[in-house]
Amino acid sequence: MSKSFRVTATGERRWHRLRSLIAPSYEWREAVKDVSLTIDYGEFVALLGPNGAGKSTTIKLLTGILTPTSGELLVGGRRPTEDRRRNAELIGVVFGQRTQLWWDLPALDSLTLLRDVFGVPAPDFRKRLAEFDRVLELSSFWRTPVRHLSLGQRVRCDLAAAIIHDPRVVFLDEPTIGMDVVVKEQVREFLRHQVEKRGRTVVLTTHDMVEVEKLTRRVVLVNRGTVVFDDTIDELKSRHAPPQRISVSFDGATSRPEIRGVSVTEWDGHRATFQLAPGSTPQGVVRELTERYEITDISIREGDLEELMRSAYRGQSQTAGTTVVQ
Ligand SMILES: Nc1ncnc2c1ncn2[C@@H]1O[C@H](COP(=O)(O)OP(=O)(O)OP(=O)(O)O)[C@@H](O)[C@H]1O
Repeated sequence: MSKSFRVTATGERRWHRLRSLIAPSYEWREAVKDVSLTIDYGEFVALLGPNGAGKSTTIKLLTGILTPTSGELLVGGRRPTEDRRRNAELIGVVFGQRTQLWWDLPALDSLTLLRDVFGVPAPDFRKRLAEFDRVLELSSFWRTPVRHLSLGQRVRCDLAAAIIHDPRVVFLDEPTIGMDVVVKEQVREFLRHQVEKRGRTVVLTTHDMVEVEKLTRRVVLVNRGTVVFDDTIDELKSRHAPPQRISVSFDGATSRPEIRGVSVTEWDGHRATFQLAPGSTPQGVVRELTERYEITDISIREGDLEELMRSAYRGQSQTAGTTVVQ
């Protein structure tokens, strides 16, 4: 599927910007380009990418908020824009940056209204509320009007509201934004339970790499609207593992050290950082360093996940087709 937005072309020069006020001209911005995915029930998928990559647009397409410019998508076998009522029963959605709760009402009232909208039986509603409260600790603030809640409290209520009708598929666009580490862990535990124990499908966008590593096996990377990677996190690591670095402190001042086949990325006369070539191991370099120099300290640093993602975002695109959540 693809999605383009018509935007006003303002141009670089002041004259162009002034002219666009009187006689606006338009151009098309491709937010999602030929994205093709199949997601099975029971999967936990992380949709990742840098700012403006097209993640939120993809979620909006999957939830039926937007219609594709071309191509097709099916969620549970149906086009989400066609049968809105059944689609709403099938899916739950959280946009961390924007609440879907009634702003002036306590969150509990929103939950009760949603219970009536979806016709959730009273015993089920009570059971779910108790479960949400146990994991997300909502009862201390769910009688407060939503506009007075902190961001983290509000997103927890949004999460409860999104799944109060027990949907099979849950789309979460940055759901843990604004949460402290303790609450984040509670939310992760809750989501893990929904997928592993209850067979729910979760598609999550986040910029939190720890979250990705803790929660999901499958990662889909988008960049400039195109899927550049779709596989497990382990595969991502093996394909895009950033180079290891070795930091060494020398005993006293020494000339710039040189080790065959290894580049020096930092050097201040006493301390050096060496970057290993991709795929090479540090043992040989450490042996050579210790044989040739007087060393007081040595440490080996793996490239972190953020670095890994940067490397992966530079990957290549894949094919077009139909996006399906079945
Ligand atoms: N309604 C819109 N009108 C015009 N352009 C839009 C609209 N919505 C999104 N875009 C553009 O589409 C591109 C993708 O935006 P999108 O919000 O999907 O990115 P994202 O990956 O979710 O980014 P972020 O991580 O910053 O939330 C961006 O260039 C954005 O400016």
